[in-house]
Amino acid sequence: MNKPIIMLGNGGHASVLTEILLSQNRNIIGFTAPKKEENQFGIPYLGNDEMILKYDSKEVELVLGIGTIGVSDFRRELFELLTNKQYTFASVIHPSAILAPSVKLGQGVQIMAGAIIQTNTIIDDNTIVNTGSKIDHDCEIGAHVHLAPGTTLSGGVKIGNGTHVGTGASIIQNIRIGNNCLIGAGAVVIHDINHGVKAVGVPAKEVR
Ligand SMILES: CC(=O)SCCNC(=O)CCNC(=O)[C@H](O)C(C)(C)COP(=O)(O)OP(=O)(O)OC[C@H]1O[C@@H](n2cnc3c(N)ncnc32)[C@H](O)[C@@H]1OP(=O)(O)O
Repeated sequence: MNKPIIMLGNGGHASVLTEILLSQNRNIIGFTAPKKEENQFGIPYLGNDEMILKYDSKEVELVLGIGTIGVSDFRRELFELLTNKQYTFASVIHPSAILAPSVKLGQGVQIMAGAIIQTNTIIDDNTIVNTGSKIDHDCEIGAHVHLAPGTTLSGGVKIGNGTHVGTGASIIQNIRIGNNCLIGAGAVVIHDINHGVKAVGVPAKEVR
């Protein structure tokens, strides 16, 4: 039996997730935001994130509807704060996404329309696989990662926690990218990238 959902956030990322959940007949009881706003789907405003604590953690599931455009601690901090209080984040998977049966997903993973995830890939908690991204076989994607729309990961790629891979970036086979890296939109990564590095271009090179 699916539990009712509280959506955290009310921006574009939350809207995409809301449409997926509504198409799956999930009950979204409300959304949180710093101040009262209208919601295009008529979902009620509950209050700020602290309002979540008024709900029994066993009775609801959460969906983290706040997107990122680069490296940000915010999604990780909110996820950890609430999972430490025993709340559970629902994974959201668009029906058009294709996942090999052997794929393993952590908690609260979000997989958008048209994504393809191949055999033996592992994706850790709270990671976003955005629209049309392709992850080939045997990849290991850490927690709190954002693969922005249209990214391509070849086989055996490893990506550390908190890393952002920008729109349309491509990564060749067996590359390792560290934690909290920022890979620019359209980059082509052909060498390993150390923790905390920003890299852009074709081929991707470190920039300050
Ligand atoms: C559904 C959604 O919308 S999800 C959101 C998806 N969005 C993304 O993935 C965004 C990814 N972000 C980017 O690619 C950004 O351009 C970044 C993070 C790499 C750089 O941003 P900033 O640090 O603000 O750099 P800024 O824009 O000031 O540019 C600095 C220099 O880098 C260059 N540069 C910036 N981005 C790139 C890029 N992707 N590839 C090549 N060069 C780049 C700029 O041309 C500029 O060069 P210059 O100094 O010679 O003029």
